[in-house]
Amino acid sequence: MESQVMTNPEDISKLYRELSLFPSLTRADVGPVITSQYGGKYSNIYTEWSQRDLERNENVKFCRQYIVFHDDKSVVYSGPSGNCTEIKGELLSKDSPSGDMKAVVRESIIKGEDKQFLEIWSKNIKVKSINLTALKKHGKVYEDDQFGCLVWSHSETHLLYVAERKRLKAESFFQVWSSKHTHTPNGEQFVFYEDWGETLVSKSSPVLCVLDIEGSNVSVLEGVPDNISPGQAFWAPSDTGVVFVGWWHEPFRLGLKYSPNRRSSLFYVDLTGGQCEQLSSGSSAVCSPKLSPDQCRIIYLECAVYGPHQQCSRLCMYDWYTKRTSVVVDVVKRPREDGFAGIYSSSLSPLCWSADSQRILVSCPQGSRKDLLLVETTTGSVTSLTSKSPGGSWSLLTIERNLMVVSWSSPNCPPSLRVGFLPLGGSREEVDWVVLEDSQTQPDIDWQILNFTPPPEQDNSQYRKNIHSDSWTFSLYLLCLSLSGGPHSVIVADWLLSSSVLCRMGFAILLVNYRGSIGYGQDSISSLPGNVGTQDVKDVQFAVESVLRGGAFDEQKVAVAGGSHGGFVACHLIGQYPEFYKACVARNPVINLASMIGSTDIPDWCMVEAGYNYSTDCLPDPAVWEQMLNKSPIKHVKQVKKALLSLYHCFSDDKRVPPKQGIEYYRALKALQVPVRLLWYPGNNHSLSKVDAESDGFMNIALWMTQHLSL
Ligand SMILES: CSCC[C@H](NC=O)C(=O)N[C@@H](CO)C(=O)O
Repeated sequence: MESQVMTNPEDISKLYRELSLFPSLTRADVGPVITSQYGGKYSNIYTEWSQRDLERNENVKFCRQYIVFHDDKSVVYSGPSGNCTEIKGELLSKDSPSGDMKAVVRESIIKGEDKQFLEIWSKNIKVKSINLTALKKHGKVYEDDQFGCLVWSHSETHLLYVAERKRLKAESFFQVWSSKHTHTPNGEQFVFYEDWGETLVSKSSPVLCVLDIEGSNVSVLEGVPDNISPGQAFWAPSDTGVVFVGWWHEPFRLGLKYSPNRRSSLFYVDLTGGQCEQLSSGSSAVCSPKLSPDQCRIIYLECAVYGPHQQCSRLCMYDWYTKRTSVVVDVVKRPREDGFAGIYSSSLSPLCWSADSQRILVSCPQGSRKDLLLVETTTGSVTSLTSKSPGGSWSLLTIERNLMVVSWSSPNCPPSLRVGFLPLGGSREEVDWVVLEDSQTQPDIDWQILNFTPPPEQDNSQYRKNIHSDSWTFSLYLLCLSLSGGPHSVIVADWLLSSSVLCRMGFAILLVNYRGSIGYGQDSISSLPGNVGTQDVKDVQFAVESVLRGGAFDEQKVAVAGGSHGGFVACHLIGQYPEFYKACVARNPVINLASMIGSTDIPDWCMVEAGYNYSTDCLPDPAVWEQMLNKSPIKHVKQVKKALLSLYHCFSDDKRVPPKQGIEYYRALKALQVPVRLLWYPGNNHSLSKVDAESDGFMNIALWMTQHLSL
């Protein structure tokens, strides 16, 4: 077979540049309803997008507004109102509930120093600009999705946000102070502060902060227990206090990213007395509480503490007035006959309630697609609003007065912006989606979802039925295998830059969700811990061999790529099937569970995936370490030399999979004289997602594949 794959670096970079232009949607807000002088009703829709800018080497954020005329049930007319505007320096922003004001937390460099301001805008005037840094009431404002928030009180007189607790300037043992100076005791200069791990490295002790807008006064809320770190806060009904999620941080903090399984609870702190009340059990992990429009109920997600890092969640509801909690949707072990496979999400969209405060919208993976699910809170019934729509992935950006704003994309179509009204309760009507911002289907990319059932000898007796690995493939010429990470995460059928460029280059790609991936029921997730390095590896090999049996691909030109746990599986594959793969790419791969447990921000992951329970007081045990080593790719590294295999690694300033993991494998391969190339992307975290790291990584991957598959 003659290769039809693009191999020239200039052509590849041109293609990458072309496809990297498509922006992704990050946020949407629906403004108040306005009645025009002719009686028509309309709302403005504010959207934020993110786009790679290869010249400036950054992800730029921009906004665009749209106008939607409607009759509260359907969209009558819609269109953009004005062009895009780049957003600079805004860490957080939020319109007031009436839409009359806007609050912005802005970062600005003044005389070489970072300063943070809280601005209040009204009409076309910036009415307040409060220098938070100069006030010194707290440290930096939290802008992350984990803890961060910026919330207007219902009365629109106060703002709530989360910031790092104030730390007094620490000095050396040898600093001499005047008696008036306030400072920490000398010698505190190098004291270690724990953080919350990957992507949250400067976050240690969050505090809840309130700005009284009229008096420009910032206060740090008292009453939060000392052993709790608060975040995801909002105003309680009638502004009597604040509701928040509190994470226990004793005896030490563990990484939170992709790990919603940390002990946490809902709390309420009263503003007048400073009394703090625990609203949920305290023996589970909770996140993403959202107050209903009638301010009577709080919906939130709950899962077990420890165990698999991402699991099927329970959707729970707390009634503010009866103080009773109910489980609206429970954990789903196996996908139901109607296709519902459970809720897999660690965050509900900022607004997710229907106008009647009876229904909730959740977008989450259901197998290999991301669907929009409608949950009736009184009955717990779940229906998919999108399962009958064309394949692809649906993400809810917001819903306000039943007007849903969503992003839709598929493997051959970049994200588009759509709006539609939620049908009234009890109605079986389909949603009539209106496209506000379209995107072009890309030529030469074809895709499909394939389902595989593992052969009987690879079945897992404890979780026997209905477990299968799904995958989707671009039907082209040469096979490049790409693996999901986690292991409890999933690849859904949405737009992915690297896959689309590889496809347009002429590769076929098989993206495999092995058993253990989320979106297929809790049993599938539970089947993997204790079996990593075998079940996941065999699932992938079974999927690829099944595809090769179709005869469309050259068996001598198969490469494998994966990141994190996907890198773990990729390195296992080249050790366990040394003749099969001709090239391998591993991004921040887990290489040795036993050597990683002491240095990752989520040591519990190593224990759980090796098949053990975790507790914070478990200490090293040689038998456990032996098992961890036995399940790791490093165990099979000697076989790698038998294959004409080339390897490529990337690594970085990563708290999750420390770079030393990659080095361990690199040294072993060097010793075995296996061709290996190691790339180092300083300043990046686990995802290697900075624009230069991502684009340089992609080019290296593409060229490595073409070179080592002899194309
Ligand atoms: C101790 S590292 C565990 C692997 C990691 N799991 C959770 O963070 C992983 O595979 N991450 C995936 C996303 O889930 C990735 O692509 O980085």
